[in-house]
Amino acid sequence: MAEKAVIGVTGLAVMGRNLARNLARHGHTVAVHNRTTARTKALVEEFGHEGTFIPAETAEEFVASLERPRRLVIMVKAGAPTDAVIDEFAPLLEPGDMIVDGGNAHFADTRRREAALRERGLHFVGTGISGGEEGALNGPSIMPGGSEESYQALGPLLESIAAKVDGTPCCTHVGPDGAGHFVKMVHNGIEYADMQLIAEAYDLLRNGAGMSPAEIAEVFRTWNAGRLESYLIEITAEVLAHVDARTGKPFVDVIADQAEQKGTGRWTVQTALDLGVPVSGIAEAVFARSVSGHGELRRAGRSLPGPNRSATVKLSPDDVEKALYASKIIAYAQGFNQIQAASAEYGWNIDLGAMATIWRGGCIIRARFLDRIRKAYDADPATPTLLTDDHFAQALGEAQDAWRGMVATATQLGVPVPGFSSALAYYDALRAERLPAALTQAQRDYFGAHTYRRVDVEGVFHTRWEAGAVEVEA
Ligand SMILES: NC(=O)C1=CN([C@@H]2O[C@H](COP(=O)(O)OP(=O)(O)OC[C@H]3O[C@@H](n4cnc5c(N)ncnc54)[C@H](OP(=O)(O)O)[C@@H]3O)[C@@H](O)[C@H]2O)C=CC1
Ligand SMILES: O=C(CO)[C@H](O)[C@H](O)COP(=O)(O)O
Repeated sequence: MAEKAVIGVTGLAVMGRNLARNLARHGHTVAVHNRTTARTKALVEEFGHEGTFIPAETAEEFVASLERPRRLVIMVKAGAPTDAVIDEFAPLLEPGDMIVDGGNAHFADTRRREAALRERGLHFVGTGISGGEEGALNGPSIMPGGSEESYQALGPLLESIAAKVDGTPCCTHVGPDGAGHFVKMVHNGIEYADMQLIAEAYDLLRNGAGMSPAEIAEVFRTWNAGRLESYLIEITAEVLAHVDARTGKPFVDVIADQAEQKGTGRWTVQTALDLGVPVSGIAEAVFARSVSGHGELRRAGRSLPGPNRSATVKLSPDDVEKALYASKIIAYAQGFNQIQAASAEYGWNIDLGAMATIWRGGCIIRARFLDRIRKAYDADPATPTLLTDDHFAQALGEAQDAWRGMVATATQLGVPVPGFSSALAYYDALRAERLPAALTQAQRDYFGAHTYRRVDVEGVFHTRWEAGAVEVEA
């Protein structure tokens, strides 16, 4: 009898191809398939020596080459292409078989697909995979949702190819139905916030302190040896040190300053709005990309007057580091709160400490810092905010003078720091004994009889402003 594959991958662009190679390199026999068969052939021709691949030209051949229960991984474009692939394969599968969607699907689509396929006896496992092309090959962070039962059959395979930190795989069962894709979405939202904060730190050093990209690269290298150690800081140092071969200019200066986005950051913010969770850091990052991309708007605004400022100011990289670290704590705390809220809303029972654990390696936001987050959730799994954890509260307290100074300096210089300043505003809002929301409530009651609660008496009240401001119980 012909050898069967333990798992199959359909969709062999950068992610699927490298995931299939990673599986094969770990000794798993992998069936491979792609809509355009040239990609399948190229994979086997180029990398066939890395392990055992079973190439398939048709969906029927692909399904027939898988051992039962079948494990079929889809790595295609999110949205309609994913539905098209599911529609093509699901009729060929049998009860107990598993479809793993490793693309960046919207979690609501995953919930819909999971429910529909469950009715047909199939497991649909929406799985976040992070790490890009390199991670897919050498060890990504993997965030599978779906049923417990499917994780029993898939977990060991996925854990074998995931990144490992201190011997622990960066893969765990996140929770049922769309939980895996939700967590991946928030991972990407945090990725946006982290990148924006790094960009602001760079901007302050460049346009505030007047440092060159090469000098800033050195600053980032130093930071990467400390508490900010992370993949994003590491690659920033490399990018800033790079010189464009064509022009001899710093590479960062020859790139158009218009940041693009595929949508996961925007989804994170849209979902947070629906859940009522303030993720201001992620929102500012999405809007900052949006502003950068509005060429016409920016051209129109370029003639607006700026502050009277000297060309540069004395600005300490240590203080920028403090502002960056403090703002980063806020962004991550907000993202974890969003996962916490969704877990409660959808009954996912997500272990937040486990999410920090599987993000320590393999993914784009991998960082030393995540170990601290894991410890914070180990100490208090239900904490309403990471900010009050001893380590983070102390770090924020120690950073705050520099952080406030940095936001003030940036404002005076006219350097936009929406990430730093919104993070500080969030911090101050949480600290505040009283918020001006009381006034907002009074206004709402005035113009729309929307009612309010009082600080001293139970109940809901309305003031009849038109009748001599007499208060009545609503
Ligand atoms: N690139 C990255 O760094 C990351 C990507 N992801 C996600 O992983 C998934 C795969 O990403 P990536 O490898 O970059 O590939 P792409 O997102 O560029 O998708 C290309 C693949 O999708 C297939 N495809 C597109 N439309 C259809 C269709 N209608 N029917 C069948 N197959 C179709 C293509 O087949 P064909 O060759 O025939 O055109 C090809 O295999 C995406 O969902 C992406 O968001 C997740 C993490 C990181
Ligand atoms: O999923 C990823 C990492 O985990 C991708 O890198 C991410 O999709 C990039 O997003 P964008 O193109 O919107 O910046």
